[in-house]
Parts: sequence; C-alpha cells; structure tokens
Amino acid sequence: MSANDRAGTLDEAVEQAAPDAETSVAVSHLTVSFDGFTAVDDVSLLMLKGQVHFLIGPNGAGKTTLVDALTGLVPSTGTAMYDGMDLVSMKTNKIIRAGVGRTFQTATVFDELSVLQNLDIAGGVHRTAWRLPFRRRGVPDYVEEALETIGLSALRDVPAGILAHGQKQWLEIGMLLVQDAKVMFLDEPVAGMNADERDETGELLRRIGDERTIIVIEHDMDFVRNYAEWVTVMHTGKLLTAGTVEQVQADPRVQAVYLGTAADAAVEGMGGH
Ligand SMILES: Nc1ncnc2c1ncn2[C@@H]1O[C@H](COP(=O)(O)OP(=O)(O)OP(=O)(O)O)[C@@H](O)[C@H]1O
Repeated sequence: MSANDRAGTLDEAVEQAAPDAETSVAVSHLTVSFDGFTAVDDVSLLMLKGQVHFLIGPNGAGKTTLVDALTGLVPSTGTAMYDGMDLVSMKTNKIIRAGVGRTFQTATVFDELSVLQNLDIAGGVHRTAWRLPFRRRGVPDYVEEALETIGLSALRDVPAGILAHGQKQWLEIGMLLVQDAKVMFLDEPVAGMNADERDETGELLRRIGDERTIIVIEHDMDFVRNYAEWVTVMHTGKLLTAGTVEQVQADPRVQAVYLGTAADAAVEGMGGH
C-alpha cells in the first residue's frame, strides 16, 4: 500500500467517524528533515472542527516536530491547509493571527505579571498596534470570559508565578482563548498534574472543544482514554494509524511499537483495564 493510499484510508476513516464535521486542518505529505534525518515523514491527516484529537506515539515519534511545523517553528515540505491558507508557507506570527495557537511542554507565562495581565498581553495579538500602548478602562469581555472558562476568575490579580502547575497550564489555554485560536495544539497539557487537575483539564478541553479544533500531544493513556474523540498514532516520524481510542488500543501495530520503548507505562494503559 503506498503512502498515498494509506493517507486516503485514514482520511476516509476520520470522515466516516464524524461525517458532519468540517475539516479544519488538512495536512498532506508533511515532511520535516534535520540535516538528512527525517523527523516527520510524509504525514497526511485531517483535523476536524469540534473534535478533541490526540496525537500519541513513543518518544521521538515526531509529534512535537509535527506541531512545530504546523506553527511555523521549523521549516517543512508538503501542505497544511487551514481556512484557505497553507500553514507550511506561513510565519509564526501570521499563523497565530490566523487563529492557530499552541502551548508548550513547559508553561510560557510571565511569572511576575498577574493572571489578568498575562491574558491581556496575549489578547493584544488582535488589537491594532497603535492602541497597544494605551491603557484601556476595565477588563475586556473576552478576557472576563476566558478567566471564567479556565476557572481562574478568583485569581485574576495574583502573579502567575505563584499559580499551581495545573493552573499555569490553564492560564496558557486561556491565553489561546483570548487570541481567539480556533485551532489549539497542546503539548502534554496534563504532564505533572494530579488526578483532579487532569480531570478538570479534560473537562476544560471538552468545554472549549465544541467550536474549535483541539489537538493534544499526550503520553498519559488514562487521559487519552477518557477524553480523546480521535487518536492519531505516530512512530519514527510516520503516521502509523488513526481511529477511536478503542480501535487504536486494539491495533496490534500500536501495541508493537510501544513494546520495548520507554513508554512501557503507556502499553499497560493501552493493553486494557
Ligand atoms: N532541532 C532538531 N534537530 C535535530 N533533530 C531533532 C530536532 N528536533 C527534534 N529532533 C529529532 O526528531 C525526532 C522527533 O522528535 P520529537 O520531539 O518531534 O518527538 P516526539 O514524538 O514529540 O517525542 P516526545 O514524546 O519525547 O516529546 C527525535 O529523534 C528528535 O531527536
């Protein structure tokens, strides 16, 4: 089966799984090479609007590099069509303005600034440059809304640096909300969180996922099982398979790639209950 055929099959699978969903990002033959090493190898996949989509795979599979390519951080070949634009040929700031945002494994909030100030700065992405230096009265509605959605209204005036680990990740998600990101890539959002924080994060993704496209890179298989609507599996830069959690868990190829890797814990998770 050629790469083209396989991509076609997987695209059909995702479309069949959610026939009414609109395609948000259509990635086609995406490839990223570093000095002759191919980190992402001819990957084609669809990301649908309203779907919480998980990207999994053993360490070094190419997940972060794929997201780096779609957010303008590394050069790539192929195409990634979003709202009539090809993300592959766009610079990071233009991608953000187009409504595609991401978080990183390590939170990137400004610790000395308050929660509100962090959100206000992030929201500045969509304010015209000449207005930025002026103080505006009150808190804009979209910032209030984001604060409420991420559950940090009561902590709006505390420095972001004193937030708990989970709260910082929620603030990062809030920063994407005020940027009006329609597509959000989240890199291991629940790493280091306790069980309650993980559940709250999952519920948050469900709440904000209805009108957006959320793509989560994740190793925590319990989290994947509980919150994934669609799972794409990568291995050695290639797309291995995609499907519902049940389909992916039952796929012997997926079990095989996890065996003997550093992600043994994930295998236990994938093996069942
Ligand atoms: N800037 C770079 N230069 C050279 N090689 C790189 C670079 N960035 C990533 N790689 C390599 O590309 C491969 C894919 O890495 P990547 O971080 O995308 O994997 P991943 O699936 O996100 O892994 P993890 O789950 O461990 O975060 C790895 O072999 C990595 O060493």
